[in-house]
Amino acid sequence: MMKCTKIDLPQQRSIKTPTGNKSKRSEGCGCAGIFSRLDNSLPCSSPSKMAMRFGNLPAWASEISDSIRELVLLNDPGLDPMNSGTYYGAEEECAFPSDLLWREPLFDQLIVNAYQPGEGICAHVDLMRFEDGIAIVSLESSCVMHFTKVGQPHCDAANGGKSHPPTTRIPVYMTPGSLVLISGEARYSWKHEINRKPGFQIWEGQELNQRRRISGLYFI
Ligand SMILES: O=C(O)CCC(=O)C(=O)O
Ligand SMILES: [Fe+2]
Repeated sequence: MMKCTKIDLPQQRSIKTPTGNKSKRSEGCGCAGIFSRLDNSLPCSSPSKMAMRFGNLPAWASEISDSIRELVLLNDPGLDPMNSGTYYGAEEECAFPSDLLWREPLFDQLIVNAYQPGEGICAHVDLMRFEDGIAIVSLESSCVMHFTKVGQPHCDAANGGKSHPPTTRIPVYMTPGSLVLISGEARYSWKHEINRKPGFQIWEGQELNQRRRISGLYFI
């Protein structure tokens, strides 16, 4: 079963992107960098601006990380907020790996992406150096993220969006202020993609109006 859960945040929060010098990505050092995504980690379309923070997150980001845990707890009757580490539901129903949910801090790695209209991100599986359990906070502009199973033929604009055999594409509508949690099969066996080229952002038959979009990706 593919486990991707969308939760609407109780109130919209604003995310301030950390500032920093251009820096190469390194882990566990509490360092930050802002640069254009020309790092070749993605072969095609990607946001023109991104900021990364590895190691201790700044206070504003830790606050959001704590809120993500609270939301997971509130939305999952199988989790007992008073009894950390105990899970009473069916494990596959938990929106987040329940063994990781009690980490302190829950997340310690953050990527903030800024997309201009028309910019998206090509189909990919997030790097294996990150643990299971990824949280995406979406701000400013709605968009549709599509999930396709790893190994399925890719469909793109070049062949009129068609592929043989037909590709199963699962759309997830990300509104400003929503939280999407990706774990388990959805994290490892499905690719995710946001195609914001004209004609591709359709939800309920309507093309979405595109503005700048900001996303905050929290990783363990
Ligand atoms: O912007 C998003 O919502 C997703 C970005 C993403 O998948 C990534 O940076 O790996
Ligand atoms: Fe990703």
